[in-house]
Amino acid sequence: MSGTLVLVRHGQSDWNLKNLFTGWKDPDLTELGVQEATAGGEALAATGIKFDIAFTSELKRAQNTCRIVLEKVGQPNLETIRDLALNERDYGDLSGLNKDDARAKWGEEQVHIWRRSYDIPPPGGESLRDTGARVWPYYLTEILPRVLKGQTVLVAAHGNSLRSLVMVLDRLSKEEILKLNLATGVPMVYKLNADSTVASKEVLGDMSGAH
Ligand SMILES: O=C(O)[C@@H](CO)OP(=O)(O)O
Repeated sequence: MSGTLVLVRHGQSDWNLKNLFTGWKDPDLTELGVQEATAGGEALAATGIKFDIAFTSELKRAQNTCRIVLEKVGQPNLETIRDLALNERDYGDLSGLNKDDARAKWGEEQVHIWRRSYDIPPPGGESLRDTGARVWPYYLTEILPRVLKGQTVLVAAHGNSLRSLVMVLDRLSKEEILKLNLATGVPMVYKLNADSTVASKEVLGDMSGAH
């Protein structure tokens, strides 16, 4: 066995609360989002985990989640690398639109396909596959080598940038990924084997309410 990889989706953002497509827009956490990040950090602290390095995106909802988690595990000054590669999927023309208004305009099924399918992008935006095309190389070159060296690595990012990683780690099919939603602020703790497959996965919280 090698190291440990912890993935956590940012807590609720202002635009999650307002039910708007967000993508690369940069709203901050709501009060509930701060509480969710705090709870995730506390759940990790209870395991006694200590990180060697943290990664986050260029967007403040993920950066602030990362900061809160690191404070809770007692490592507020840990080296943290920010990279666009971990940003949320770009929602293109849907960014800033209300999700219910979009359903009314284009239909429930079309909007679900844009939100959750593997390879059908929203107009002007990225599909999950497009998102993976930047997340996966970044994971392979920057994150995985550290885990394989035995390090414990935190990645605080976004619903869809993390779905693309979970798809590979959990070996999910295109059909299975359609159904996967990650809960905000709930850490997923992966132990990896030396061949980079998953030895174990533990979810520290409740994923059932994920939207
Ligand atoms: O708006 C977004 O950028 C994402 C994540 O909140 O939404 P969705 O759940 O549609 O992927």
